[in-house]
Amino acid sequence: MIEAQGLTKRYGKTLAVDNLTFSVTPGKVTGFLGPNGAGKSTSMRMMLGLDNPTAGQVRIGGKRYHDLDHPLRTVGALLDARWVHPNRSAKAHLAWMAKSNKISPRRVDEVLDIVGLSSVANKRAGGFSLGMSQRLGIAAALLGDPEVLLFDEPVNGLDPEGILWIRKFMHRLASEGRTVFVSSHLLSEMALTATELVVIGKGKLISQTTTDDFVARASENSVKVRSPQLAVLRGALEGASATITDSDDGILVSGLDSDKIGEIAMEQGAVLHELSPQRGSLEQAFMQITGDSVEYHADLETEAQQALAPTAN
Ligand SMILES: Nc1ncnc2c1ncn2[C@@H]1O[C@H](COP(=O)(O)OP(=O)(O)OP(=O)(O)O)[C@@H](O)[C@H]1O
Repeated sequence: MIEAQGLTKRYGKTLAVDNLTFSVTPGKVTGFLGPNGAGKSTSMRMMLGLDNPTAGQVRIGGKRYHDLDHPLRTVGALLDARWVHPNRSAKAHLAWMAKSNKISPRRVDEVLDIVGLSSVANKRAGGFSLGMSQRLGIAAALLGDPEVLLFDEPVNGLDPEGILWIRKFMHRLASEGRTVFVSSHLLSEMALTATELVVIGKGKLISQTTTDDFVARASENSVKVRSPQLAVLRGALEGASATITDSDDGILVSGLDSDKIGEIAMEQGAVLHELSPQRGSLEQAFMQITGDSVEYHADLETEAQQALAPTAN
C-alpha cells in the first residue's frame, strides 16, 4: 500500500508536485499517468526518500521511507535501468546490492532466475541490451522480496517482445498480492497493463479511478446501430431525445444506452443488425481529461501517435 498525503515539492519557482493525495492498493497494477513534466518522477523519488517533500508525506506500508527498518524488503524500485557498473557482471552487481542490504546471497540466483537472466549471470552488465538491463533492474528491485514495487517508465525504448515481457511480469507481481505502481507515457500500453490509474497534470491530481472508468468517463457514450429499417428507427430515437449522427453503414446514437435503443427498436418492429456501445481509447480519454493541464498539446499528440506506432528496434 502506498499513501500520498498532501505531497508537495517546490524547486525554486516551479511547483513540481502540488498537494497530491492518492493511494495505491495491493494486488493490482496501478498506472501513473501524466504529460511531460507533470511531476511523476519527482513523486516517485519522494516515495523512495531520494528527494524530500516541501510539504506532505508518502507512507509505504504505513511508514515513511526513512522510518523503514529494511527499505529494500519493503519497497523495490526501477528508476534508471542503466544504473549499473558497466564492468560488473549481473551477478556481481546483485551480490554487491544484496550484501550492502544484508540480504542472503542465495536470493541473487533466485531473482536472476525469476527475470530470466541466469544464463548471462556472469556476463558484463555493460554489454547488455536495454531489455536485459531492464530485467537486471527488475531483479535488483526484487532482491528484498518487497511488497511494493515502483517502476518509472519501464518500457521506454523496449522492443515489442520486451514490452510484452514487462507487461506480463507486472501482472504476475500484482497477482502475487504486491502493490505495483508504474509510470509510463505509453498510453496504449498502460491501457493493457494497468487496471487502476492515478492521473496527474502540472503536479496536481486529475483523477484516481479504474482504467475502465477513466476511459468511459471521457469518451462520449454512443451506440452504433445498423438496421434495414433505419428511417423508422431514426424517427423513433429522435422522438426519445437521442442525438444521431451518420456513420458509414448505420448511425451513431448518443443520449440513450443500448438497452433503451433495443427496446425502441422492438416497439418499432425494426430488425437490428448491430447494436454496439462504442468505447473510446485511453489516448482520447487522456487528451480530454488532461487537456487543461497540458502545455504542449502538439508534443503530447505526437507522443500518443508514437506510442501507437510499432516500435522500430
Ligand atoms: N531537480 C530539479 N530541479 C528543478 N526543477 C526540477 C527538478 N526535477 C524536476 N523539476 C521540474 O519539476 C517538474 C516535474 O518534473 P518531473 O520530472 O517530476 O515530471 P515527469 O512527470 O516525470 O515528466 P517526464 O515524463 O517528462 O519525465 C518539471 O517542471 C521539471 O522541470
